[in-house]
Amino acid sequence: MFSPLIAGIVVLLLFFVWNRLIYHRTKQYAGFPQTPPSRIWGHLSTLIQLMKTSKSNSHFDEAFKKVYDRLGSPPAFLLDLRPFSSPICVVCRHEVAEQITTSSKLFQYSLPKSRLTGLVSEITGLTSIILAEDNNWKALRKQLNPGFSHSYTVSLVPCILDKTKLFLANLDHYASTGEDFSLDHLCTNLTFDIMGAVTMDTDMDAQLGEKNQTPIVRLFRELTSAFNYRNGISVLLPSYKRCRLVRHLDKHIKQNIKAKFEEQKANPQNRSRSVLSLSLAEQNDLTSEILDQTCDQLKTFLLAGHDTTSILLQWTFYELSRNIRILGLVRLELDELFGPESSPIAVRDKILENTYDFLQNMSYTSAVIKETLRLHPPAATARHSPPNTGFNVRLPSGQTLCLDGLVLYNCQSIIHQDSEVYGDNATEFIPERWLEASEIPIPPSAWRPFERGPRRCIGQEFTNIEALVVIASVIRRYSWEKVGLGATKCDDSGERIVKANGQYELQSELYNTMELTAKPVDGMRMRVRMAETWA
Ligand code: HEM
Repeated sequence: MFSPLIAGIVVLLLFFVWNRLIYHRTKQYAGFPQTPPSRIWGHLSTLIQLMKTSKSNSHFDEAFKKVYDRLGSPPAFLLDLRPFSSPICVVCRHEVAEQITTSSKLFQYSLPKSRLTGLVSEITGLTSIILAEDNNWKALRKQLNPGFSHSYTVSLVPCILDKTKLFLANLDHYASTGEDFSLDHLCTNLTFDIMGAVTMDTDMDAQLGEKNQTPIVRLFRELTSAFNYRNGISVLLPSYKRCRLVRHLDKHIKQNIKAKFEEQKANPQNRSRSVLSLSLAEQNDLTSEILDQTCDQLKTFLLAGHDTTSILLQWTFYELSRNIRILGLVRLELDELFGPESSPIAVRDKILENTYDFLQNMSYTSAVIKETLRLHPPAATARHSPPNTGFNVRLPSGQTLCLDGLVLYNCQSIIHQDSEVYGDNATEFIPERWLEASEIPIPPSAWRPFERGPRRCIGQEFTNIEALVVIASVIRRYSWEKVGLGATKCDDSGERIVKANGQYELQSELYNTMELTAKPVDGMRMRVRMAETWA
């Protein structure tokens, strides 16, 4: 007796679900540029197909670029990946990206972070500044800003130089053996040591070999590699292994916090402006809440500050290894600033003699860093426009798009290579485009590796100074040669082939893979020799 009724209800339900599906797939975001969606899978199958035609284990930006090309370079496009993620709007023009990250009437501190950013929370904890919103975020940023002021950042140069000594010692070792090595490994350990000193006033001993490193270094390394996309979809799922690693990490970091708290209580006048010191500055008691929050901030800064800068250094050394003309100009600039004497001690003394002048005068090297970050941005932002808020952006054509309910991904690797901004040579490595005499003015919002607006990276200036100091100390001392992926091609006589643009011809293209950041897929395998000109 009930079966016709139940059958009727089931049919009605199916009809309802089908109608919703049709609405979601074909009508809700019909105004967005997109590839034709499947009614069942949305754009998931298209994306999977494109990823299959991409290099194995490559960063998902590569598949996004293919959709962008297929759609004829739109300012933004839709990827409907429901039910696996909220639908994503991939932003491809700087004018649109800028509207997402600036303050607006609806969102005082720019659009909120997307839940995808929440993946990081497994490591950083939920009270991290990266995830905080509104007044919570504002209070944290205000508390920590003094640690990133210009004068304080410059005062950290001796510390950066100090950590660079071990980096040089490790490179000297490889230069003497001729072995190839992972530059990722060396750079990551260097930047970890620097971040340990800057955020926690602690020596992490990251460059002393695995046996001597503090457990914090090892735990971070294991954690970040657990997020590699070669682990497949499991990256998106909660993981017992990652929880266990985070518990251990918290234990070690909290020990440091407790020790620092006691030290500051005993000697309040000896406070530094490290993230740890600033976080404890106003505290009379170390409650478990303060301990947890401080631990979250420290994990955030260690994470945000070491991998990104390491990637920047790796790509810079790589670009210089394959651009002989540009390497020559960097060396010339350094010769002019420091004289031909390029021993580490001489460079160090010169930098310390007049740090301000040195930083200001490295304009060509600064352009190299800028160009490296343009072509190889290590990190990005994902924001979210909550449903029914009426958040609209204006496209360059004048048309408006309502972004409600979407995850917004500012795709830097597309934005940074827009030929309308960067010209026909947008994909080439040309630092000169950043120099004053450059002909084509580049709008500031078209370069956004640190993102822009109130939530832009707090460590931008620190990164720049860190990279300048390391490059100045290191680049003239060695000749660099990429090994394996991205190695240069030689002619029959064994000479490297130079192309018309001054770059060495390559055997294959080096590309990025995806962990929490975009990093060179092969760990940037390199070989170095002592440079002939080294005095
Ligand atoms: C090449 C180096 C770096 C790159 C490319 C980079 C990039 C970024 C990006 C894209 C964001 C997200 C901004 C947004 O969501 O709008 C960010 C945020 C952040 N970065 Fe960096 N970063 C770098 C180095 C650093 C360093 C050295 C530190 C610390 C010393 C740091 C600390 C942070 C923090 C704390 C945030 C969150 C800021 C907030 O929400 O107020 N970053 N960074």
